[in-house]
Formats: sequence, structure tokens, C-alpha cells
Amino acid sequence: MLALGKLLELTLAGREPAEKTQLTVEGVRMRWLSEGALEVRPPEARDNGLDLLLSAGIHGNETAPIELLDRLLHDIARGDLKPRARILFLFGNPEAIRKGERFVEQDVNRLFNGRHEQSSGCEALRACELERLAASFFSLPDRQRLHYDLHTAIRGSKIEQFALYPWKEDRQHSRQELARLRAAGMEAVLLQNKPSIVFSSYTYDKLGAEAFTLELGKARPFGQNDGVNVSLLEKRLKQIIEGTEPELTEDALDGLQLYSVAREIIKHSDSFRLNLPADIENFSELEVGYLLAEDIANTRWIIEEEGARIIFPNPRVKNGLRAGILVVPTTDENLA
Ligand SMILES: O=C(O)CCC(=O)N[C@@H](CCC(=O)O)C(=O)O
Ligand SMILES: [Zn+2]
Repeated sequence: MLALGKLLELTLAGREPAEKTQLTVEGVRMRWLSEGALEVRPPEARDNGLDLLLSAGIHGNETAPIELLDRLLHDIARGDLKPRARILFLFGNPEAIRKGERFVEQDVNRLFNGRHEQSSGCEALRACELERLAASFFSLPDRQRLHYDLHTAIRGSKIEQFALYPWKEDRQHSRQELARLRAAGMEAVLLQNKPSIVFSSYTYDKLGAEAFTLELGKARPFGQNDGVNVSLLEKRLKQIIEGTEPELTEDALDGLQLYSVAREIIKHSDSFRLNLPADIENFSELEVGYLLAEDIANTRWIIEEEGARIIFPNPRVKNGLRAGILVVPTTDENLA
């Protein structure tokens, strides 16, 4: 296999490859751009006009998605997977991946859309670099732009695999992209309704990509991901890469649960208290009237919404950041 197919090994060892560009037997060009960043370009005659950004390891301890991208890259480097799309593979936070930690100093996925400019340290620099790499990759005109940012979650979930779809004013969420997600094994999609500072929001808002955060199961260390079944996603990604996706049918959205954000729970101070069991699963339902959280100055978060569910509850985030999202079921009537 070509050495550049071993991007993960290089990244884990903190090494630069001796050769920065290599050609596979199929004439696919692989180019190392910087730590954890590799561009794959099909021969011009085979290029189908899709630019696909695949990122994982934005959180260093979320290893199943990193292993998935590693397998795809190996297949490309061996000539077993024959891309028709241009692809950018990104391992988001190399230092945290090496440490097996969610982050080193701060969460990279809270530093996009300009936030890194108000901060410092290795993760702020990395967020800036990731924005630059993505912007340069998505700078070619007249091409389709698609970004999947792959994650696993801190806790178990009543809905194992789901996507978060960013928001931008005057831009509608796409039914076609939701159908693609359904085919890739996603059981639910959370339709965002305001701007955000995560990576997929940056590529959606600033670079015009269709972009998603995908949650694939519970985070575990390398080699312990048997419980995370990414087979449908892996199959779909291979089809997208090779340009062999089957046509999506009328019933393609059947069974896909849609949610919208009712409220983001923001931790304002060290007095923040979240009244949930430590092992609560994502998408657990909360009853109207339930006192979810308390914070400084008698702030109380009480459930008012029928059918509300909690995702990503985390009282340990830094002050000013999201400590959970309250979601409610929604319909597909506003999709494009
Ligand atoms: O399990 C958790 O609490 C977090 C899992 C995770 O990393 N999720 C992403 C979601 C990004 C988004 O809002 O699109 C994150 O929190 O960064
Ligand atoms: Zn994550």
C-alpha cells in the first residue's frame, strides 16, 4: 500500500511523510497537506464534480470514525476503492487523538466561525488551520460540496445514530440530503435553527457545503469499536466516493425521525447544576415541569415543551458553553 494511505499511522507518530504526493495504480493522486490532512484527487477524466470532506477526530477520543476513515484511505491507496470524487480527509485534533482525550486544552468544536480568533493555544491554532484547509478545498467553482464530520458521543443513546444539520438564514434543509443520510443508517436528524460554532456549521454557513455532524454511537478507545456499527454509513460513503449511489426513491425518508432544537442549555457559572442521572442516555424524554438545571442568580431551566428530549448533557463544559440541547419532534414540511 502507498505510504500516504497510512495517514493515521503518520498522525499517531507525529511524523511528516518523506514524499508528499503519491499516485495509485488507478492514477489517483494523494497529497499530504499538513498533519492529519490528505487530499485525494481522481484522474480528470473520471472526476464527477463532487468535493467530499470527511473529518473525524475533532474530538480525540472518538475513535470509531477515525478507524472508518482509515479503512477508506487504505482501500483507496491499495486501488480497491476507485474515487470519482475529490476528497479531503481530515483528522481534526491530532494531539488529542495521540492522548486519547476529547481535547487537550479546549474543545476544537467550539472554535469555528471565527471563535478561534478570540482564543489561543494549540486548539485555537488547529481550528484556524482546519478552516483554512476546508476553505481551500471548497474553493473550486461549479462543484458539489459535501461535508460529513464524524463523531461518537460521550454517553449511550436511545437513538444510536443521528445527524445534526446546521442552519443558515434563508437556506432550506435538503430532503435529498436527508434521504442520503437515511440510506447511510441515520435514524434521526436534528434540524438546527440558529448559527453555531461547530465545524459542520462553518462549512455549511461560510463555504456553501451541505454539511452534517454525524453521531455514530458511544465513544470507545481504538480497537474497541465492535459495538459501533458503521456498516451502512461505510457502504454509502464508498458509493458516494465511487459515484455509484443508487437513485433515491420516493419513500427514502420513511422511518427517519426529525427533531428541532427547543432550547440550548448554556452553563453560565460554576454554580451550574444539572439534575440528571450520570448515566442518562441521549434522547431521554423529560416531563413538562421537570427542573432540569439551576445556575447562578436563581436561573432555573424547567421543561415547558411537550415531548422534549435531552441530548449531550454535560455539566463539565466551560462556562459560557452548551451543557445540553433540548429537542422536540418536528415535521418535514419546511424541507427543500
Ligand atoms: O456526547 C456528547 O456530549 C458530545 C458528542 C459530540 O462531540 N457532539 C458534537 C456535536 C456537534 C454539533 O452540534 O453539530 C459536539 O458536541 O461537538
Ligand atoms: Zn465529538
